[in-house]
Amino acid sequence: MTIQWYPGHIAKAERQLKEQLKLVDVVLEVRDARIPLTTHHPQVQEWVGSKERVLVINRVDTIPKLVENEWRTWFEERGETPYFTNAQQGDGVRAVAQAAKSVSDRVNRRRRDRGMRPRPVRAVVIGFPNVGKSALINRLLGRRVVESARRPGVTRQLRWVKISKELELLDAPGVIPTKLDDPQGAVKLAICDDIGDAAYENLLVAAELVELICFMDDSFPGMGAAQTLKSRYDPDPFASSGEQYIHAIAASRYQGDVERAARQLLNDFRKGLLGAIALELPPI
Ligand SMILES: Nc1nc2c(ncn2[C@@H]2O[C@H](COP(=O)(O)OP(=O)(O)OP(=O)(O)O)[C@@H](O)[C@H]2O)c(=O)[nH]1
Repeated sequence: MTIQWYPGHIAKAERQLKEQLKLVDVVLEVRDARIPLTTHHPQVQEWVGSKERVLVINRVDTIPKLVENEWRTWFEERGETPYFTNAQQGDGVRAVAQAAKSVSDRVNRRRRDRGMRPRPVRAVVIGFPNVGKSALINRLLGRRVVESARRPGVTRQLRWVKISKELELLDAPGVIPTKLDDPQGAVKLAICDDIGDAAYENLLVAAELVELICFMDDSFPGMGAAQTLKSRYDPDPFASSGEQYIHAIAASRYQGDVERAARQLLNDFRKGLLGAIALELPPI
C-alpha cells in the first residue's frame, strides 16, 4: 500500500497548528467516530500541554449506536469524557459548548485567585483533515456571530468570533498533520477521506475497505455491513480478497473499469450509503 505525503506541507501544518495553540486556553479536539484511534495524533497531548482539552467524536451518525456506547465506556474508563456529535446536523454540539464554558468558569476562578479580571475563554478547534472541524465551528457559531478581531503578532490572519459572553473561538481550525509512521492507520484515513495532502491508489484503498468491513463484521456481529455490500453490489465480499471483490464489481457493473468500481465503493461508503459502519472498535 503506497500513500505518498508531501513533507513540506506537514511541517507547515505543524507550525501553523502550534501558532494557533499558543493563543488559546482550551482545545476542542475533533476525531472521526469511525476511526477515533487513528484520528488521534500521539503528539496532541504534548502540543496541548497544560491547556484544557475537550474531546469531540464527530460523525457519530456514521457508526452503530452500540459501537458509540462501547467507545463512551472505553473513554470514560480512561478518565476522558467524549462528546459525540453530528456536526452536520448539530446533534451534541450544545454539550460541547457547555463543556467549553465550564473550562471558562475554571480559568476565570484561577484568574480571580491571582487578582486578575475575568475574560472570555479562548478556544480553537483542531483535528485531522476533513473530520468536520469547520462544520463544528459553524454549528457552535449558529447565528450568534458577533465580532471578530485580529490579534497582533500573528502572521496569518486569525480572527476571533464570540460564541457567548464566556467563549471566543478562533475562526480557523487547526489542522493536525497526519502521522507518517503507521501504514494501517494511513489506509483508514484514506478510506474515510481524512488524509489531507496525500496521493493514494483507490483500488488498494477500496480493497482494504472491503477487507476491513468483513473483519469488523466478524468481530462485531450485528453490524451487517458485509451483507449490505452483498445486496448492493451482488458479489459476496467474504468469498474473495478485497481486490478480487473490486474486480468482480467492475466486471459485473462497469465493463471492467476497476478504478471506477473502487471510486464508487469508496464514495458510497463516505456518503453513508453502506449504512452505519465503524472501522475501529475499542481495544480490549
Ligand atoms: N455524516 C456526517 N458528515 C459530517 C459531519 N460533520 C461534518 N460532515 C461532513 O464532512 C465533510 C467535511 O467537513 P468539514 O467541516 O469541512 O471538515 P474539516 O475538518 O473542516 O475539513 P478540512 O477543512 O479539510 O480540514 C463535509 O461534507 C461535512 O458536511 C457529521 O457529523 N456527520
